[in-house]
Amino acid sequence: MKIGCPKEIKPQEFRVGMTPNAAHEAVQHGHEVIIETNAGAGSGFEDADYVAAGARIVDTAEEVFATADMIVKVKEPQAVERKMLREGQLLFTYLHLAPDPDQTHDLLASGCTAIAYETVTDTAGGLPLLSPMSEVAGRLAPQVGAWTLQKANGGRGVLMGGVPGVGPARVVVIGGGVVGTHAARIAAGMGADVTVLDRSLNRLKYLDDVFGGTFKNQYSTAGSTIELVRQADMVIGAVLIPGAAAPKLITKAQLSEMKPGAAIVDVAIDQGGCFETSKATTHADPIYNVDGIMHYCVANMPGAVARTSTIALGNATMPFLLALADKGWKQACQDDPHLLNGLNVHAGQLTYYAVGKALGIDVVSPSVAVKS
Ligand SMILES: NC(=O)C1=CN([C@@H]2O[C@H](COP(=O)(O)OP(=O)(O)OC[C@H]3O[C@@H](n4cnc5c(N)ncnc54)[C@H](O)[C@@H]3O)[C@@H](O)[C@H]2O)C=CC1
Ligand SMILES: CC(=O)C(=O)O
Ligand SMILES: [Mg+2]
Repeated sequence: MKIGCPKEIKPQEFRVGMTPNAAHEAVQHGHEVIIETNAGAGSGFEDADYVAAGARIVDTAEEVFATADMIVKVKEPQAVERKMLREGQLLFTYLHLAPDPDQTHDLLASGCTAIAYETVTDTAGGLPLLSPMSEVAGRLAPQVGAWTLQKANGGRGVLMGGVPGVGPARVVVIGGGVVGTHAARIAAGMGADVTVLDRSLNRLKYLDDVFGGTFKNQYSTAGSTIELVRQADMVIGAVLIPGAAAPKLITKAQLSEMKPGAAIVDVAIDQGGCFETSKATTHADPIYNVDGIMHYCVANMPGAVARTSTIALGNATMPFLLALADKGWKQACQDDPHLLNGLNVHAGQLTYYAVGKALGIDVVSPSVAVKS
């Protein structure tokens, strides 16, 4: 199979879909790997590293898209990339379709087959291609939130750990999954007073067993959430209903109940965000103010630490990428129901129910699409 990897073009996105190690493995499996020049530069991988791995470097994204049977990326295809997708071509990347009707309609119109990293599952009930980036974004969240809290950035001017005689920042994390747990660990490590909210009692039991002495946890209801948010210096949004648009848990009216200059870090922004006032921002201009509350809503946070993120993502995607290339997507998905759960679009049809529900589009069962 011809596997193509273009340079990412989303603003300030420095990750790349394939590492030289992944390229090497694919070449060893008998595949041809085509990389756009400088695609890996932002993650510290030079063209020469890919050439040494057996890949071919081409000058433009157009050449990658025109040549490859499978496109491997990091971020959802941007409008100009969507125009280059064609019928029968396989796209393997993050998509986040539920909050993005334009992208969804373009992918359906292209006739391509699109497998979304964020909805591939595993036997433990996890999301193995989302979790490495959730680990990164979770660990980054208190770091960017602490910066947002600084007075010069519009924040309350509260130090995470406080100092002797002055108490620490109060941090509330909504959603205690991968992002939430990593965020809470780092915020607690910085000395903050941290509480995690979740709706899953099993998850709360796990958090209590493992991190009981490090941070607190509480069952998430509308009442418990606003009560904690009122007291918070920083609120981190980390909920997920897989594939679906994020539930809005704090309304615009409720911002007035928060402390002036408090910071919101809405990591769930890539699924639309869990605060009514959240809108996606970029690393170039990451924060904005609504009613005195500072919002940080970067949808590709891991791009800020591209080297760590590219390697972590590549470790997770490689076995799936090799299965898709070795067997073709239909056989690979028939052999692995967890990979089939990644199928979002095939030949003009939507194949993921939560996306169909969010966007009001009819859905064809992935198990039917894979046999069509
Ligand atoms: N902005 C960025 O750069 C990145 C964003 N993300 C996003 O972060 C979000 C969280 O991802 P993960 O932690 O991997 O998901 P996860 O599935 O591990 O955790 C989500 C948690 O939210 C909980 N939850 C659901 N509804 C809730 C509610 N109403 N109240 C409280 N808890 C609730 C679930 O029980 C679960 O424990 C996703 O939207 C993901 O796409 C992930 C990586 C990077
Ligand atoms: C998960 C995701 O969308 C990201 O890492 O950018
Ligand atoms: Mg994202």
